[in-house]
Amino acid sequence: MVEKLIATWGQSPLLQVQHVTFGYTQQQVLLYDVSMQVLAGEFIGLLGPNGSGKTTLLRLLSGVLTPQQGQVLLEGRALSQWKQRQVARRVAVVPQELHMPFDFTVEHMVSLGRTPFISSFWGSRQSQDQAIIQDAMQVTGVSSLAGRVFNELSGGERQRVTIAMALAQQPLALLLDEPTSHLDIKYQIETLELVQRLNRERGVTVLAAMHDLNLAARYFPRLLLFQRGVVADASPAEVLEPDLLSRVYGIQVRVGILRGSEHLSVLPPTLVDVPVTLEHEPFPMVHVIAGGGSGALMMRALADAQIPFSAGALHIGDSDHALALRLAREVLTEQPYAPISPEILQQVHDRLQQVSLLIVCPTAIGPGNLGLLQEAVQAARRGLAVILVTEPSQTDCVSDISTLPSLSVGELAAFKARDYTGGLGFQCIEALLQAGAIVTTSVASSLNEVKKHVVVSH
Ligand SMILES: Nc1ncnc2c1ncn2[C@@H]1O[C@H](COP(=O)(O)OP(=O)(O)OP(=O)(O)O)[C@@H](O)[C@H]1O
Repeated sequence: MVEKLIATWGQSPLLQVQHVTFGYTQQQVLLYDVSMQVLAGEFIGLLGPNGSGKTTLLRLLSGVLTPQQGQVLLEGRALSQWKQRQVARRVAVVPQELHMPFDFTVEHMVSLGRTPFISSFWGSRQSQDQAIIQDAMQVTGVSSLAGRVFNELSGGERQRVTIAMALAQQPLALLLDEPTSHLDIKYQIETLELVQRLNRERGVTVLAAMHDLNLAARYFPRLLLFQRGVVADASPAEVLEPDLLSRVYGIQVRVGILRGSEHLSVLPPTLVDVPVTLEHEPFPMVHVIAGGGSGALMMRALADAQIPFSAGALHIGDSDHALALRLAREVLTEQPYAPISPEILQQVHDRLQQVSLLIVCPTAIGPGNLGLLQEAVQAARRGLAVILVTEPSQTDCVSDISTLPSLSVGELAAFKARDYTGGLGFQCIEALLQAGAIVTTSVASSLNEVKKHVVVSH
């Protein structure tokens, strides 16, 4: 890993996704503020549950889709500034499945990969093109199928022809969308070995969406775990972490190295060696309300102190949501931009009845998350202990400090500055204080308060 970092040090990215927001409709945001990058020569596995946006990310990277906000850069230049043909000469996509409306032969199919290089629709192929087509068929092992009809091939054969077609584009990067789905184990391995060879021997950069976590662990030194945003981006050992997988995929798994193997394996739990399941673990006694990065330090401090906690509701795409998926025992999740729905508020309500402490981090309060504070007020009035974490400000232009004599002018100003609800949010803060909430101004003092309420087990 260190060698890899040194090797890629200072290398400019081949592909960059910068703060990209995208939805198939204006009303429904699918990806929110996503950033990631791919260096030339990398071999990356893209993981994520069904519907997590993997294909959408690949389509954005290849320019088939355009971000609503943010940008995708190819070799440092926005995709919007490249001609489609120029992009196709650098980035080739291998789709999940390719259905051809005509009975094209394999050779014809592979030759279609040269289209971006032919100067006009009527342009003829040069002998150089023919050599590239033959080479693409040879390296993917489909030369013997050259005269066969593509639609009549087996799934594995079709997959290799599709890769040959992409290779005929002579791309710098191959974006593969689940290249092993629908294939038996032999073809799965053959396909990944082929793609690995192309990466190692020809320097083709590879980003492949994968469902099989074991194959991903075996082949890819870098894994991107995606759930409508990047949840984790690291080596298999760091990404294939049981708690993280259970939060993202909603499954319990065991991860370890099988005897005689050199890579991690992800297995379902067995009856004999049942890992500690969430049901058996102590229920988190602390709940965190955060958002916009306001909970990052607090959640890390709780995790470091091994205090289990739940968090939310947090929006997909919010950095606190991504962090909570890693650190919290349970995360109540809301769609990007959407106001917290009544169903999710009910879950927050239920959670606050079960915990013994609520931590409210200094998040901005808007109409969308006001309901969370209202739930907090109800819970505080029922007797739940609440810690209000604040960042004191230097401003002291607050006229009504007298209603809350225990707070400093700076603390009051900080609460008011975060209220975008015309005062309703601040009323909740007042109600929380009147119900006995404690105000803390540092993570250390918050943690001390937390330890008074929960038993810390090590
Ligand atoms: N053309 C489209 N129009 C509207 N919604 C779409 C379109 N394509 C995908 N979606 C929706 O966007 C979401 C993400 O889809 P996407 O195909 O990117 O996910 P994925 O991670 O590749 O899923 P899978 O692993 O099942 O292939 C899904 O809810 C899907 O229904």
